[in-house]
Amino acid sequence: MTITDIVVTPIAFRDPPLLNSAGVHEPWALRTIVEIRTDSGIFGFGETYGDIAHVERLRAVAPTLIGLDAFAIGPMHQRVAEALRGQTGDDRHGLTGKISAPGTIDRVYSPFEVACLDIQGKAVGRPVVDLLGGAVRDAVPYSAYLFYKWAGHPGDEPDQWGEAIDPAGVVAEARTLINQYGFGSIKLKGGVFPPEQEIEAIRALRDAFPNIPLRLDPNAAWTPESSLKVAEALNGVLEYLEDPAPEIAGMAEVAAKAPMPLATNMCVVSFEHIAPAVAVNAVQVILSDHHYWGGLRRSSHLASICDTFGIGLSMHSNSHLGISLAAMTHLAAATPNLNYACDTHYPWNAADDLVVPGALTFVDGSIPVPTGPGLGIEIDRDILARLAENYRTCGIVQRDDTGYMQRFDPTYERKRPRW
Ligand SMILES: O=C([O-])C(=O)C[C@H](O)[C@@H](O)C(=O)[O-]
Ligand SMILES: [Mg+2]
Repeated sequence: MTITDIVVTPIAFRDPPLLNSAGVHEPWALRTIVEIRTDSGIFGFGETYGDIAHVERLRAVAPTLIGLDAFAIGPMHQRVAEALRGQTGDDRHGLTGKISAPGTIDRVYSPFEVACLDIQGKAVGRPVVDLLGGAVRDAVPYSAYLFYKWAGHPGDEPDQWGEAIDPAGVVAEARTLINQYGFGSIKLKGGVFPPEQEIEAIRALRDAFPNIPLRLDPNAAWTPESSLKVAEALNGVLEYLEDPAPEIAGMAEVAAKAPMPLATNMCVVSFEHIAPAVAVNAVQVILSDHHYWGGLRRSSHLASICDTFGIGLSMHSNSHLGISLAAMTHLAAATPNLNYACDTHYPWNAADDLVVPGALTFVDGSIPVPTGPGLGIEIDRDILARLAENYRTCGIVQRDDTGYMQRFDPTYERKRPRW
């Protein structure tokens, strides 16, 4: 099962004007598809970020993995570390926290690991979930991931989702997503409007959906003082409050008094952040994400650590397509202590997916775990070629939510905290 060839293909697909604390999503989201081929004829796929610096790292590392056995993912992690020699990536869009040298290795390694697990599963005729210890659930629940958004990209016709810039718009968006996908929990991306307005939006969601768990995530847009005001105002309403304030110290200050658990995908994003966060009880829920926690197996290690320290586990998402969704689903299905519905951006980008329809279908807000060998999905190579052509022509090589916002509002500044 020797690796003979690795193809790294950056792609671009359409993305609506979704608002967050750093600005607004550009018309194109970037990802990279990694395909690993072996001498046995079996091939596998992984999906990861598409920003140019990351693509360059993937391209630099890929040749060093040729000749490895597709089952040798431990040595593969070492080879990635050697090839990167202490390089550190950066979080240009500012929504996933500080990236360290070990975190950079995990990010680069992740799609290669997923592709190898896809290959291993195909080789032994078992789904990836079985390689991770077997399914503890047959289907993985996802949450409706709400964003404030503009009606359409400036200059374009309104998109199918319409405008959501107030509580009524947010509730309407939730209804659209829930009617279409059957989601049983809701996350609102906040940090866009003053906290009082976002509290009103959450209250409107609570009135409209009395029994559905709710979360709010302002991506560290608030001071600890503002965070505590919101936390008090939403006492009994939120299942968790995600990244209200910046850094481990800010989160610990809020966590000491907040009535609900605090979750993060910003201040604990790599293994070396866990001990300092545990020492000050900064977070009660960690959002795992195999794209930056070093693939599926290392995300299982994260789950064990969370279990040991009594920390809850949920799952984070960026804009992504079906290879990621399949990997997320296998991982979550094999993770007993992942007790929250996972985040996914998938509905916002599903129209451009390169996975052949069928294997990843939402049923009552959950994805039944694919049962075919490996990731259990098939890639439409014509769509992959079209998305690769989009990347070549779209003019974006680096996500920049702030710069895009400033084209329409030159006074816009990225501030953290803002309120
Ligand atoms: O939970 C989160 O913080 C995210 O999903 C970060 C993402 O980058 C999201 O805010 C986005 O894409 O606007
Ligand atoms: Mg978050």
